[in-house]
Amino acid sequence: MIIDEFEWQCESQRLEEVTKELIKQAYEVGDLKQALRTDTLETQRALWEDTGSVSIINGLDQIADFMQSIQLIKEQKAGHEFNKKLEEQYKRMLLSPYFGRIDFLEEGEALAEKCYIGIANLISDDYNFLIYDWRAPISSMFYDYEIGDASYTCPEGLISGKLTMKRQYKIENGKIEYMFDSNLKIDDEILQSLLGKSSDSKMKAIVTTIQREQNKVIRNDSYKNLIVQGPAGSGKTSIALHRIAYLLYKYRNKITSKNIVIFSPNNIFNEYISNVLPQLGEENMCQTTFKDYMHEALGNEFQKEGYCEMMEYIFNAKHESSYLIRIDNIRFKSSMQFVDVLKGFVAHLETVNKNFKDIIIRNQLVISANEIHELYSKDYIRLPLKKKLQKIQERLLFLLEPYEKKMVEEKIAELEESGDYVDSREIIERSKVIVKDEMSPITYEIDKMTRFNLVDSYKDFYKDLEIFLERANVKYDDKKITQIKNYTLENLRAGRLDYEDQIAILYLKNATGDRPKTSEIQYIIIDEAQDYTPLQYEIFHQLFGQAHKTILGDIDQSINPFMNVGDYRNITQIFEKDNTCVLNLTKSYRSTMEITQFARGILNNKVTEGYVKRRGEEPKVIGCLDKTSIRESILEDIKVCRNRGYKSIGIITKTIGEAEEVYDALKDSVNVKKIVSDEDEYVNDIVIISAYLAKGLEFDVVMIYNAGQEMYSGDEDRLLLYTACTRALHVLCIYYIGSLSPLLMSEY
Ligand SMILES: Nc1ncnc2c1ncn2[C@@H]1O[C@H](COP(=O)(O)OP(=O)(O)OP(=O)(O)O)[C@@H](O)[C@H]1O
Repeated sequence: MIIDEFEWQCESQRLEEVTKELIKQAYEVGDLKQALRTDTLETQRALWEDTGSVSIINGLDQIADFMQSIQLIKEQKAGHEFNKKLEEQYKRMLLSPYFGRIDFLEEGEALAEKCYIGIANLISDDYNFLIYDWRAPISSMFYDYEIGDASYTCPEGLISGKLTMKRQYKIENGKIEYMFDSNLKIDDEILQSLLGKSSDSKMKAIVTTIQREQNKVIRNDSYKNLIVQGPAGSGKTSIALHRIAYLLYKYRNKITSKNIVIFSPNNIFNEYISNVLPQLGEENMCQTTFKDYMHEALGNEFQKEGYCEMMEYIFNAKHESSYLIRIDNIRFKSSMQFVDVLKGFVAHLETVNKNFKDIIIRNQLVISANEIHELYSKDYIRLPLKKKLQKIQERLLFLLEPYEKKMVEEKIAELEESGDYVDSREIIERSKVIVKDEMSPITYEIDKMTRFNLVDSYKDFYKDLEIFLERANVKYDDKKITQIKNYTLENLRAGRLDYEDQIAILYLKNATGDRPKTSEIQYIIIDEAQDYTPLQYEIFHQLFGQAHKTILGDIDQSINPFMNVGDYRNITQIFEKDNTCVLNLTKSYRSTMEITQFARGILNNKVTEGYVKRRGEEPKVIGCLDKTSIRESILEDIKVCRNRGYKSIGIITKTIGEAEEVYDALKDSVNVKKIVSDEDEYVNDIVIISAYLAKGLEFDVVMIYNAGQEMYSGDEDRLLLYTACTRALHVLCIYYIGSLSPLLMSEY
C-alpha cells in the first residue's frame, strides 16, 4: 500500500526522535563504560600500591581487603564489558533502528499501540517502549499475523486484540529507504529483493523477514526436543541461530551462550555461520563437530579414520575387493538394530560374572571374593561399569594400606637390627621398596580384577556377535555377519579404527561411565541432522540427556548413502517420545524458482509450490568432450558470472580427490581456492569443493563438475547430487562428459 506524504513526514520525524534518543543513550553508556574502565584501573593501582605484597604475616585483614579488591575489579570489568557491548548495539541500531511496525489494539482498550520492532529494545526515560526487541512477546505478532484478529502470549497470559496496521521499513544509515504497509504476510517483495542479492561472505541474520512457519520453530517452548524437517534452503540453519538468540533473550537471567552448544557438520560450516549471533547482538554459542568431540574423547592410541577419509573411500573404492564388506559394515553399524545389539552388550557387561578372588596377605584374609562381589553387585550397583570397577579398586587399595604400613614398620625394624644401614632415611626407602615388591602380586591381581579395557571389550562383543544379535531379536544373514565380524576384528587387531567403529567405541566408553560432565549445557542444536546415525543420537542422549535439543535436517540431503539417520522416528525412539515433536518447514528460500524446480527433479519430485517465486535463468546443462573442454567452459562461465557481479562461485566436485585435480587444472588460469579438508577455511570467492563438504553452504553460482553417468549413476548418488545443486542461489551450470547422469534426466 502506498504511503502518503503526511505519513512519510510523521515517520521521518519519529525516526529523528528515536535517533536522538539512541545517540543520547549511546553517550550515557559510553560515559559509563569509560568511568568503569577508569575505576578498574584505579582499583588495580590502589591494590598494587596500598596493599603491596600480600602475606599472612600482615594479618588476615590484609587478605580480606585484597580479596575484596579483586572482587571489585571483577565486577568493574564485567560492567565495562557489558556497557561496551551495549555501546556496540547502539551503534548498530543507529544505522537501522527498526524494520517493522505493528499497531495493536488490545481488547478493552480504546487506542492501538504503535509497536516498532528492531534488533533490541529501546526504552525512554519515562518507560515508553520506543522500539521492541524482535524477540519480545508482543513482536511475535509481526511474524505471525496479518491485519485482523491477533494475539500473543506473555508472562501474564494470552493477550488478544486486533492488528490495525502492519508496516515494513528499510532503514539504512539512519535514513528510511522505503517503507510500505502490508496486509499480507511479511512481503515477498522485500524477501525477494533480499534473496536476489549476491551472497555475503558469511551467513546473515534474517530477522526482518522471518516467516510464520520459521517463527513457530524459533519460539517453540512446548517441547523439550524439537525435530525440524525442511527442504534445502528452507532456513533451518538460520532458524537454529535465531532460536539461540531468542532463548538467550527469553531466559537471559538463567542462561548465557556458554550453556548452548551447536553441533555443525564441519569447521568450514562453523566459520560460515559465526557472524549471525554477533549481528543480533549476542555472543556466539559453543560450536563443535561430532568428529572433533569424538577424536578428542578417544585419544591417540589408535589410528583413526577421518570423516573425509571414509567419504572418499565410499565414493572412490568401488573396485576394491573388500568394498562391499566395508559398505555392509557401515550399513550395519548405522542401523537401529545395531543400537539395540550394542545396548544388549552393555547390559551383559554389567552382569557378567567377574572373576573376583580373595585378597590374602601373609595368610591373612583382607577381603573375600564374596565380599568384593557384594561391593560390585550391591553397594556400587548404581554406578556404570567403569566407575564401579574404579571404586572397587580404590576400596581394595584402601584396605591394603594398614597391612602395608605394618609391613613397612616391621621391615624398618629388621633392617635397623641388621646393622647393614646407617642412614635412617635410606632404611625407610629401602623398606618401602621391599614391601612394594612383596605386595606386587596382590596389586597386580587387584588391577586385573578391576581393569576395563574398552577396545578389548569391543573385540569381545564381535567374538560373540551372533549371541547378542539373537538376544536383541535381530534377524541376520550369517554370511554377512561373519564377514563384518572378521573385518572388524582384523582392523582392531591391527590398531585401526574405522569411522563407524569409533562411534561404537565412544558409545561404549560413555555407557560404561567414562564421559565428561556436561551438566552446564542446557540447550543443544544439531544441524544437518540427517547425517547422524541412530547410534550417534544415542551418544547425544548419553551426553546431553538433560538438555533441550533442537534437531534440524533434511532427509533428502543425506550425503552419505549408507550412514545416516534413515528416519526421524529413529530419533523419537531414542529421546522421550512425549516430549519430542516433529515440525515441518515447507518453503525454500535460497534458490531461484528455476533452480529449485530443476533440483527437485533429481528427487523425481515435480513441484509447483513450496518455494519463493524468484525468477532466474534455467540451469545450464553442458555436454563436454573431455576434461579439457569442461575446464574451458568453466573458465568462460566464470568470466560471464563475474561480469554479472556474482561474487561467490562454487565449483562442486564429487570427491576431494577430484577437487584436487580440478584445482590443479584451473589454478594457473584463474584465482581459485580449494576446500579439501573439513578443517579448511570458508572463503567467499571462487572455490573448488567436494559436494559433501559443501553441505549447508551456498554460492551465487554453482558449477557442478562432471555430472556424467559415470560419476552420478544410481540411487546412491541421488541425494548427494541434489545437495550439490541446491547450494546455488542464482546460477546453476552443470558440465558432463559422455552421457549425462540419468538422475538429471527426469521431467521436472
Ligand atoms: N525468512 C527468510 N528471509 C530471508 N532469507 C531467508 C529466510 N529464510 C531463509 N533465508 C535464506 O535462505 C538461505 C538458506 O537458508 P539456510 O541455509 O538457513 O537454509 P537450510 O534449510 O539450512 O539450507 P540447507 O538445508 O540447504 O543447507 C539463506 O541465504 C538464508 O539467508
